[in-house]
Amino acid sequence: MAKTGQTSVIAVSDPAALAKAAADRITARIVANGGRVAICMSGGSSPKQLFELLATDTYRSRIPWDRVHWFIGDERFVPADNPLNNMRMARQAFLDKCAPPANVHPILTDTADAEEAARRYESELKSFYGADRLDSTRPLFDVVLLGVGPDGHTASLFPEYPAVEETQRWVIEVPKAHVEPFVPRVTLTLPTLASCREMMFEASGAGKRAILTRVLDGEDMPATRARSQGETVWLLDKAALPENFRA
Ligand SMILES: O=C(O)[C@H](O)[C@@H](O)[C@H](O)[C@H](O)COP(=O)(O)O
Repeated sequence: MAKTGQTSVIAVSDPAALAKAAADRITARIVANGGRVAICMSGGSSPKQLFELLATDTYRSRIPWDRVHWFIGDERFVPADNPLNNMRMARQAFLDKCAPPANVHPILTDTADAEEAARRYESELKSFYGADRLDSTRPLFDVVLLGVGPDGHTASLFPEYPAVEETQRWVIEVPKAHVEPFVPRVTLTLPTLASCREMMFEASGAGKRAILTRVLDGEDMPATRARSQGETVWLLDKAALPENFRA
């Protein structure tokens, strides 16, 4: 179990076990928080099995849906009904079945451009948080769920991109992604993602092993810089686990 402020790696057997481990940790965090809960979800394909699990009777009955608010760590600047839209996948997998609509906070992409979408989401986060500055003693999120891309990006923070260095803005636009899908993005910045009780990376499959080896060796890239002010946990399945973590 990770200690506060440290990173730990938890290895499980396969993607199904990974989804269960993530669902159990998220549910535990939600139940432990007796009040309003904020979960920031990752985009991409990795969390799909986890999201679908949250809609099953086991988790659906354990989660106090009226107290939980769902945010997204980054969004592709495409319409809400576009298959590339990250929040669309979460809505279809579980949010539309389980969460009160007012508790679902998408990055709105019906704005003039990605910069306007970023400004609006930053304003929504500040309003939800109740302040314009993040206080390290009062995290914005209970859980931040993240993935890792083949180049070491996380959310839409790509290596060498200015957005990685941003420390003042909570949400920022990325004019053009250099990995699929090549569309403008809107992403939370590292300080905003760090404002959480637990940051949980979820990665599975042999295709992730190479980049995970570099990240967990500490090579400087966005996925390495992303760190919770609380616990940071890497949830991996055996296929993704780097050699030097294998017993
Ligand atoms: O919008 C996105 O694409 C995600 O936020 C991105 O950071 C994703 O988490 C990684 O690229 C891993 O993607 P997979 O889970 O599909 O491997």
